[in-house]
Amino acid sequence: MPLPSFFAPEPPHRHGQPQRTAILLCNLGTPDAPTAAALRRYLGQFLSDRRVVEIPRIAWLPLLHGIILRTRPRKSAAKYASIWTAEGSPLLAWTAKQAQALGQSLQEAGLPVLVRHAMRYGNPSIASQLDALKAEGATRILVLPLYPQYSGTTTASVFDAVYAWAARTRHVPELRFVNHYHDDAGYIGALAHCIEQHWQAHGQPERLVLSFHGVPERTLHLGDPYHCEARKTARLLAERLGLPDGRCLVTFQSRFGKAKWLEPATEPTLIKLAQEGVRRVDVVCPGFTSDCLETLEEIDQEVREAFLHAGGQAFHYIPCLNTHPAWIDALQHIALNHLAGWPVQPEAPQALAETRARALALGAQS
Ligand SMILES: C=CC1=C(C)c2cc3[nH]c(cc4nc(cc5[nH]c(cc1n2)c(C)c5CCC(=O)O)C(CCC(=O)O)=C4C)c(C)c3C=C
Ligand SMILES: [Fe+2]
Ligand SMILES: [Fe+2]
Repeated sequence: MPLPSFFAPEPPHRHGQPQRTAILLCNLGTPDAPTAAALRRYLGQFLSDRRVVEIPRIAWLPLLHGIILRTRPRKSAAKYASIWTAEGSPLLAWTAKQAQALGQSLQEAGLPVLVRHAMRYGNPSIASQLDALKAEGATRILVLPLYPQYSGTTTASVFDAVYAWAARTRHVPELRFVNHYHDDAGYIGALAHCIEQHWQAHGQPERLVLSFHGVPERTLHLGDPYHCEARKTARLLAERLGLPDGRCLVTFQSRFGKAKWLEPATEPTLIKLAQEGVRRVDVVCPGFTSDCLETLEEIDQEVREAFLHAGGQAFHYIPCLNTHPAWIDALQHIALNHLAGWPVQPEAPQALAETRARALALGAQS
């Protein structure tokens, strides 16, 4: 009698086939539709992740299932409906376009690397995209989370999903992981480029606010590097833009629950600025590489309204990196640096030097 297998069956073996390198761009995830039912599924998966909510299960699960999943889905669905597009959720649409643009840019550099995107919660799932990459012959996979700053709540959770997939896979490809790129020159240059392009058209504001997604303050004391990395990104960006102290502020948005989160919080800070007589602010969200609910609804709708209501005169939201060419170049450079030693093509070192030069030149132009 054959022994039962704990592992999924493999397609006919490919021994002797050439090595194939792939990149999996991973983002947080989004509901399948802006409806309460889709939100319940998405939030149920998201908020059950121990990386995201670190409260003991015995206290958290009754609260999650008894209250939060009965009330929040309807409210969040209305917010998602206000930003939904013909292409669906902006987060998913931008992430898919980033993967497409990166794949094309690598092709043009003579590097035939497979590039796909996946979502930590919802679809397309990390497991389904890893299966798809394997089916396409990928033998080496670079996992690249679209979070520039490392956090246990986001980056490590993506890694958990990859490990869980590997734990039930027989023939595991070689895997590599990008932890962070909060201080990468190409990333900082691409952000500076977007901001300066905005200023060329609209002039400079009295204050530039850099709003990052928040996390519970406790995670900082437990050793999560997110807060430090966000502050370093902000320092490098302000230096790169030549902004003097006081012109550029760091805030944290999207507070969830009753615990203390990182401060200062975005909305109260903007209200205070308006009350102090600041007339124009520009807000940019460097921790989000794609526009999404948190930027388009929370910042560009809610926070805008709060600032103007408190007496502010002009509120400019500067969009995320999305598919800006300087960002795709920076992303390619980050990926190629991590692919070193996985020779995709003999000309890889040359392509690496070229993308580095292009990313730095694009950043320096502005
Ligand atoms: C419950 C705690 C949460 C933590 C901790 C958290 C960290 C965190 N999140 C992002 C990026 C995104 N979050 C998004 C939405 C979102 N975030 C939370 C909660 C926590 N996030 C919730 C409940 C939601 C869903 C929306 C809602 O009901 O309010 C998104 C947008 C997704 C979209 O579909 O557009 C992103 C992106 C980071 C970077 C982060 C820690 C650093
Ligand atoms: Fe979040
Ligand atoms: Fe939010």
